[in-house]
Amino acid sequence: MSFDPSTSRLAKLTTSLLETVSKLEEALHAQRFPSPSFDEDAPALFPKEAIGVRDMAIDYAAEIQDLLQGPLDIIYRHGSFNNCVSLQAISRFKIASLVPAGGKTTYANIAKETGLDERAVRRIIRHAITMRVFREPEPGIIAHTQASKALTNPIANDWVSCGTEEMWPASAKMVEALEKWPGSQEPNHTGFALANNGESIYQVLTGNPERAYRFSNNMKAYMLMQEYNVSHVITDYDWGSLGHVQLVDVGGGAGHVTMELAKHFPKISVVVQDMERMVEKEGSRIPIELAERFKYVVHDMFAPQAVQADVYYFRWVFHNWSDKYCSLIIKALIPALKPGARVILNEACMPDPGAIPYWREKYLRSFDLIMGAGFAAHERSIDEWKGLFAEADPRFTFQSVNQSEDSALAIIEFVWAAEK
Ligand SMILES: C[S@@+](CC[C@H](N)C(=O)[O-])C[C@H]1O[C@@H](n2cnc3c(N)ncnc32)[C@H](O)[C@@H]1O
Repeated sequence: MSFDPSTSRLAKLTTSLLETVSKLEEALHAQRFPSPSFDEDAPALFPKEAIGVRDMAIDYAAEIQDLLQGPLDIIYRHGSFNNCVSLQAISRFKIASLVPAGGKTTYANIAKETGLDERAVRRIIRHAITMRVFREPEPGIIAHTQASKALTNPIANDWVSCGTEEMWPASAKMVEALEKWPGSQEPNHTGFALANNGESIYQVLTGNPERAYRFSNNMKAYMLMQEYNVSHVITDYDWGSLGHVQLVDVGGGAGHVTMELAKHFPKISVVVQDMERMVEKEGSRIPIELAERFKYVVHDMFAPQAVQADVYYFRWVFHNWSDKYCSLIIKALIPALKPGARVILNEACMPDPGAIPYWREKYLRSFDLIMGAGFAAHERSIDEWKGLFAEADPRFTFQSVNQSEDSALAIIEFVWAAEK
């Protein structure tokens, strides 16, 4: 049988990949952006103009790789449980910071600094190198790649640490939790609780300031990624059209997102509400130019809302609560709501299977599993968001949903109607 390129998926993908990569390079060149590399100084974010073709190139290349591997190879590669071993060691011992920027070190030096056995250091880093974290330009010499250099930022290192020290053990117990407590909506019925002597993540973080601080850095680290960058919050909603407004950032954590919003929109005043430990830490870090318009207040979002505002903004707050608790958080707003008040969520909207680039869908579905393992919660589709608010109170009217191509989170708006 002779080879017929018109019936070969591999040949079609390769042709599409070639065409797409040349469009990508043109788009990058037009933006004076370098061709992608692993170089430690390579830019981390892509220009928006190149996102669509980049998504296509990623999906074509990934499908080619999957097609060329056998079924168990695919499962082994995507299973990736080993990846957490090397990443855990790298983040726990802050190994990225032991390699000088633009310079080199040795396995022996890293062993000396960390107190680990040199052979252990070598096997850990050589595994990480297969994920493009560090490189070995000559035997025994370690230098940075773009990814290892990123981990010299303590916030990014805490993000890896939170993933490998908190979420990985929780994920390893998720199936056990699903068997033990089928359908439970309780945060202490989770893989996380099974890995933490029965305590929910909320109990653990409340009782352990160091872990709470790391978790808060983990949330900040997402801002370093294109898909979660604060620029989407600024551009994906017409904040300017609101005029002078009071905005409450409920469960705002470090307030890092609405602080950017306040910087861009001088008519927006912000109150960040969170638990005491967060507010104590962040309250003193308000830049002087925002002193009049930005403050942190302790507030339990399950208690009746105390601030009458124009906008209640929730970023990544509901996705880690089950429907039962989300409903309580929504109902707690009602005593403060005036007609026309807006509730604006910044959350993922789960797509129909196959509706978005494959690699983006994989990110979202991974997040959904993390929400299950850590919190007995889940990511929601737009219909589920609408259903959640309608069930909490029919006076919430769905208004709009917006999401830019390179954002993982949508901006979903509900408006409070006095009567219905
Ligand atoms: C997933 S984080 C999101 C933080 C921030 N909005 C962001 O996008 O980075 C959830 C936040 O909810 C806060 N939180 C949890 N329970 C709370 C409660 N009962 N009252 C107020 N805030 C709470 C946590 O401290 C944390 O800052």
